[in-house]
Amino acid sequence: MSNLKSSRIEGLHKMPPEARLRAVAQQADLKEEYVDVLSAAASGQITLADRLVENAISSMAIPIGIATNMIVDGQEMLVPMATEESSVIAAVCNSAKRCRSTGGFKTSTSGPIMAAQIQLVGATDPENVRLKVLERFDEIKEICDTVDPLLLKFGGGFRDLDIRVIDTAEGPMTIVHIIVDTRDAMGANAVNSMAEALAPRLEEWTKARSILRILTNLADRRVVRARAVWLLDEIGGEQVRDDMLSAYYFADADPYRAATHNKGIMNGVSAVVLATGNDTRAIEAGAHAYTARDGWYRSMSRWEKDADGNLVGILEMPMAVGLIGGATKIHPTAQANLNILGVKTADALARIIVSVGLAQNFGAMRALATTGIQKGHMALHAQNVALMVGATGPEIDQVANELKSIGKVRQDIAEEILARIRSEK
Ligand SMILES: CC(C)(COP(=O)([O-])OP(=O)([O-])OC[C@H]1O[C@@H](n2cnc3c(N)ncnc32)[C@H](O)[C@@H]1OP(=O)([O-])[O-])[C@@H](O)C(=O)NCCC(=O)NCCSC(=O)C[C@@](C)(O)CC(=O)[O-]
Ligand SMILES: NC(=O)C1=CN([C@@H]2O[C@H](COP(=O)(O)OP(=O)(O)OC[C@H]3O[C@@H](n4cnc5c(N)ncnc54)[C@H](OP(=O)(O)O)[C@@H]3O)[C@@H](O)[C@H]2O)C=CC1
Repeated sequence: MSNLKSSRIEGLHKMPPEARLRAVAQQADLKEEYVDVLSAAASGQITLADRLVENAISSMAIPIGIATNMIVDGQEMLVPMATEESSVIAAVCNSAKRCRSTGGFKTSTSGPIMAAQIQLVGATDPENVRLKVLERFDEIKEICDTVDPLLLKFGGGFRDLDIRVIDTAEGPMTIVHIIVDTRDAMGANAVNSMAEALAPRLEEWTKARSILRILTNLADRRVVRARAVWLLDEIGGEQVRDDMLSAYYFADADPYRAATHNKGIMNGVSAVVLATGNDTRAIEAGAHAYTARDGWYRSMSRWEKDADGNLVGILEMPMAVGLIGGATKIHPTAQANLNILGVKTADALARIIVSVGLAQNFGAMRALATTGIQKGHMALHAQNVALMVGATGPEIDQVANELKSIGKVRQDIAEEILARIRSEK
């Protein structure tokens, strides 16, 4: 248990970040070396951190690596990925290289369409409420479009209504979905503002009471599909292909396996989402909810073999990312990464992200169906283990190489190797 006496630090949010760090250090009885670590990590980033989040005391650097070999819709791409996990980026490089001969990744999208929900309760006639709202379509469109004239100028705005009566433990509720084209924005703020502006009018028209007014992260009208074909030679032959297909059928049938299979896909997806300053939680929530839309949790991807026996991979998922709002525009690292990608629209970014997710899935499945994940993953993880046991400078490579050569990437063995290296000096 920590020695913290109280978690109440009065006025913490009003202090400048340096004073905040001091106050936290004092309250948490933090050693000076950790204060120095947090202080150094904040270097050059603290003003931005203080603008982005509340009670900021420091920043945390996540490595950015580049996925090479990607071709998306005929376009060569270098993709920045922000992740702390070794072998994730190598896997994408490897998988993308293996489908270059068939043209890489081909994509399609359903457009940048988001929805906000308005919950209407307390009516004895929820179906009647539904119809009353639908009759006001034109007025609703006007109210929503008035909220965000800039969005309208860029070709976005209100598009449609979808109204559902759902059964709940509290009885039926009428749920109004306003469907909005949010163009190059993720769109949370636009649709939330529209929902809040509309709710009082809905109450007036229906006599029901509105409670929640918020976007849904199950962005099932903003899906992106990516597909790619891997030739038998690039996979390692028929047996590997069939074992990869078997791995897919396993994931599609078993939620225990699907959770890990899909985590692998999200390794790639979340890394590009984070690198571009987008909201990883929004994408993750949407991806998992979409996967379970038929009532059970299954594989996010689909795999099959084509008439020539090649392996075909397909990934379809909601991809509500933007280039305008959130941290995308104000985080200089996100801006630099977007410049490496060279994308000009949120749509183009979304297509790349889903392609990376598919590449990631291929890499993990191929490794799992052949040598097992540990060989590639642990070889790259060996450096982390060397660092973990305190290796510095040239010791890091020495320890990592020895761990790889004996094929056991373990902390206890790394400690022994490091002790031996130091005793030999
Ligand atoms: C690790 C590899 C790529 C080795 O794979 P390999 O075939 O031994 O690699 P290689 O040395 O023959 O090199 C082939 C290509 O891979 C790339 N490559 C190779 N090494 C690097 C590197 N260091 N840095 C950057 N790129 C690298 C690179 O493109 C290279 O071509 P080149 O450019 O040299 O002409 C392979 O074993 C692999 O893809 N493994 C899967 C790794 C993985 O999925 N990691 C995620 C972490 S585990 C997890 O969280 C998810 C999981 C697995 O549980 C999901 C699931 O269960 O489904
Ligand atoms: N459940 C969730 O996922 C939630 C997420 N969030 C957060 O919301 C943030 C994203 O919000 P978002 O609404 O995208 O960002 P912003 O509101 O910051 O930016 C979007 C706005 O930018 C303006 N704009 C300028 N150029 C364009 C263009 N080409 N295309 C579209 N809009 C343009 C629009 O009008 P105007 O300037 O007039 O507004 C638009 O509404 C993320 O940080 C996310 O974490 C917030 C709440 C809930």
